[in-house]
Amino acid sequence: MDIEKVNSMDFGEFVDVFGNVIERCPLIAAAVWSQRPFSDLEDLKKHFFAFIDALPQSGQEGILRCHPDLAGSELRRGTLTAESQREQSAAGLTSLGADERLRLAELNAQYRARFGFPFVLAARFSDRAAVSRELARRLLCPSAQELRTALGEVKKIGSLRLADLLRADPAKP
Ligand SMILES: NC(=O)N[C@H]1NC(=O)NC1=O
Repeated sequence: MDIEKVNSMDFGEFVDVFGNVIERCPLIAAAVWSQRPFSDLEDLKKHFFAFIDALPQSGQEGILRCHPDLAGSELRRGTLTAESQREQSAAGLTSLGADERLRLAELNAQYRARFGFPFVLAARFSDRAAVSRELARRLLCPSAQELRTALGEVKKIGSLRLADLLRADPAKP
């Protein structure tokens, strides 16, 4: 899909296509639509990220809370979004042994108890060993730093999703 196609989308189509660039936050795509026309992928990305940066801390934490745990209950129940399912699968999180799954569940719970939001990491840049390692490392970081790190991961996830969409063939449903 090229940028002309993006710029020609009406509101409903734009939110349908870009509504999950930021996991389960279609409101962000709805707001970004008002900023069209976009000059290119970078410009589109800039608008998504500017919206996140302009939110108060409560809104930024809200975005993090919209993310499912890595290798968590949603993966087991099969209720992940298609994007998240692909990303978690790419990192090998869909084929963990029981021990590894339990260890990640414990670390995820500790992280959530400490920071009040789930651990977020761009799974496509990672693998199962690195996910546990990063989780254990970031558990020890100061809260303000961790919020910044987690939002950086949200942006990495969004960048990859946007790049996928713009690369995608517009003829495909
Ligand atoms: N918790 C978390 O990081 N979830 C996300 N990461 C990712 O790459 N896809 C997700 O859904």
